[in-house]
Amino acid sequence: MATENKNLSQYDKTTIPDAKNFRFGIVVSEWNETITQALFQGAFDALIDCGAIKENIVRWNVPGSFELVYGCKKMQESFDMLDVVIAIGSVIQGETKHFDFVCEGVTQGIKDLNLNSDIPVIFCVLTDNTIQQSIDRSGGKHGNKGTEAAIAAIKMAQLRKDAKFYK
Ligand SMILES: Nc1c(NC[C@H](O)[C@H](O)[C@H](O)CO)[nH]c(=O)[nH]c1=O
Ligand SMILES: CC(=O)[C@@H](O)COP(=O)(O)O
Repeated sequence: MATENKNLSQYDKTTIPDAKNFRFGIVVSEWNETITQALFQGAFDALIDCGAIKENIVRWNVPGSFELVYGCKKMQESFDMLDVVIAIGSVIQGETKHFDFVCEGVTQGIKDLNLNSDIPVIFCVLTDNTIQQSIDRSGGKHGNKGTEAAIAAIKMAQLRKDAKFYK
């Protein structure tokens, strides 16, 4: 289902674990800062709405989406008690192929972080053709991908907790 057929901000709290005991790291790219700040706010508000305690949410900024990989890796390494990390970025197509390489690099990098660490990293990186598409997905007509990422983060933190129970 394409984003245009769903609202990224809609969630049913009855299907989401209580977030009060989870600790969240959020790494935010400064490129397209208006978009990434809106994504962060959507994520933060959803975490709080689902029971997270604001003191259990730590935020770091990085220059651009390509640096999200290193920032998330250091976030994983720096905090023993984190349950999940959210990577927030906005990549918008320019004149050249740089878009392709940034998107591929951050996608593969975050995938690798999930494979190589016990702390999951949620992919909240918009990869848009136009600024309007980014606006539409960071609180506009399609909702907020940050909200969607927060819900995914809570569910993955719960899955990680449940998995430890079976070890
Ligand atoms: N064009 C965008 C970038 N480019 C910058 C890279 O992410 C990186 O910071 C630079 O290549 C130095 O390593 N980043 C975005 O997040 N969004 C863009 O649209
Ligand atoms: C995603 C990018 O790096 C891109 O926005 C940079 O723009 P350009 O391809 O025109 O250099």
